[in-house]
This record gives sequence, C-alpha cells and structure tokens, in this order.
Amino acid sequence: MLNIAFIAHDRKKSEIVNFVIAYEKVFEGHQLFSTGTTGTRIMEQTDLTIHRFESGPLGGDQQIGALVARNEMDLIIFLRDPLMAQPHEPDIIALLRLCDVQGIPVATNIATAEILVKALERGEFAWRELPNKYKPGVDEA
Ligand SMILES: O=C(CO)COP(=O)(O)O
Repeated sequence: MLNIAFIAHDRKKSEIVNFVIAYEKVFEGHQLFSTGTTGTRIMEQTDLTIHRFESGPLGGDQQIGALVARNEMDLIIFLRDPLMAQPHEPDIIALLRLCDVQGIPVATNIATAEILVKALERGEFAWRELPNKYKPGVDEA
C-alpha cells in the first residue's frame, strides 16, 4: 500500500476529479491524502476515503511536504494552475523542491499524471516499498 496525495488549484479541480474517477479502482487500494478542498471535491464524486489536510493557502501543501521530508509520500498528483498567481506560491515551490530532494514521483500536469498512474497500475512502484527506497545524493561541484 502506497501513500498518494492529490492536490489541484481551483481551475484544475474538475480535471483532477475526472482523473481520479477514471482511475478510482487503481487508487482504492492505497492510503490517500489531499489538500482540503481538493479532497472534498474528490470524495463528493467517488467512494474513496481521503485524509484531508488544510487547504493549500492555509498550509496544506506544507503538511504534505512534511510527509515528503520524511520520505513517506510515494506519489503526488499536483495539478498546478500555470496561468494564475497563487498567494502561497512559496509553499508550492517548497513542496516541489522537497520532492526533488527525496526523489518522489510528482506529476504537475495531466499527461504526466496519466503516465504515472499507468505505471502504478502495472505495479511499477514496488521500489517505493523497499526498506531503503531511493537515497538522495548530490555530486560535489
Ligand atoms: O492550493 C492548493 C495547492 O497549492 C490546493 O488547495 P485546496 O485543495 O484546498 O484548494
């Protein structure tokens, strides 16, 4: 069982709801998390149970980031709105940065989300369940 998070900005909410409906069977065996409003919207339209954190602007991205920092989040679908400024932009950047620090698969658009969910469906996330997972590292300059 993997930990999966859903996050979508307001003009991407319908897109993420439709995406999760389409792959509900794939997601139902996993532990699901979301920011506040995204989770409410998904639960209204599916039978999934999602642990909802605060709304994004109130700290929800950071709460998900805390799990990422501990390498406890396995996959994030984060449909960002690239055409609208967000008041909590620093939180969004921080979350994506932590995903890169830990090597967490994160989709920020629907095309990547499709590819990752198909990989999930095929069982290609088994490496996330290994005890040591991915060990982040950097090359010295
Ligand atoms: O703003 C968000 C992510 O940055 C999403 O928050 P909500 O799901 O509460 O709308």
